[in-house]
Amino acid sequence: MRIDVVTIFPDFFSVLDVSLLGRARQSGLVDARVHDLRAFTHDRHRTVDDTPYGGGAGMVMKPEPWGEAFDAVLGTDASAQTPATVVFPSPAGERFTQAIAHELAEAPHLVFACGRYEGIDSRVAEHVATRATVRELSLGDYVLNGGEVAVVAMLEAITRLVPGMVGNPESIVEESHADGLLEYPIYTKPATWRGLDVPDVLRSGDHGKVAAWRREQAIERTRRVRPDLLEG
Ligand SMILES: CN1CCCC[C@@H]1Cn1ccc2ccc(-c3n[nH]c(N)c3C#N)cc21
Repeated sequence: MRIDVVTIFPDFFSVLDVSLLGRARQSGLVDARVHDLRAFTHDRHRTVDDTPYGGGAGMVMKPEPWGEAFDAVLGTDASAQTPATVVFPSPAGERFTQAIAHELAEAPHLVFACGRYEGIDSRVAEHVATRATVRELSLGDYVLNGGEVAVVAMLEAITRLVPGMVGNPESIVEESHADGLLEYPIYTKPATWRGLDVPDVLRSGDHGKVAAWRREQAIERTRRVRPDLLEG
């Protein structure tokens, strides 16, 4: 899987060199590249923003640098069988979910466009949609100062689903949201800790009872914390 990230804060993504994603990069499972948007400017001040047409507070990211950045990262896709998927993080986007993470984990080429200021000139996504699949995605219902934090979270959620990324693939099957439910409670030794005991069923050795208890706990936790996940 090839991943390109375009941002005015490339250092934000030094995280790509540690933990799971770092190992994936080193193993060659993921070819992740970070691009500084200012590398696609040509003025002395390396300008990436300007005032909004129609007035209003703040600044808007200029289309020209983004156009050149996409020319660079999508250029080689012209002959690709599957067009790249370009993700624009945005508070106005479709909510990013585990299901979308699975979808994007199948994409051969992902590009993440990290906006800042008030956002990116709207013509950029319109133009990119003529040469790639565009997804405008939101990390959650709160406002961040830019797309970088969202992309780091999305990258972790997506790349951990790439075959070979996680040591024990079984652990992905049972985790929260994998089956539409929240995760059941988990325990390890000691059996009693500060007067609190591990549920007896988990120490019974009866795998059928353990599986039934875990399902029941997952449903109860989901009903209590995220009843919306049980609708429809
Ligand atoms: C604050 N400022 C004026 C109001 C509009 C947003 C803007 C800041 N900003 C610029 C680019 C950009 C991209 C994503 C997000 C974002 N916020 N919340 C999410 N769940 C996000 C995602 N994913 C925020 C961004």
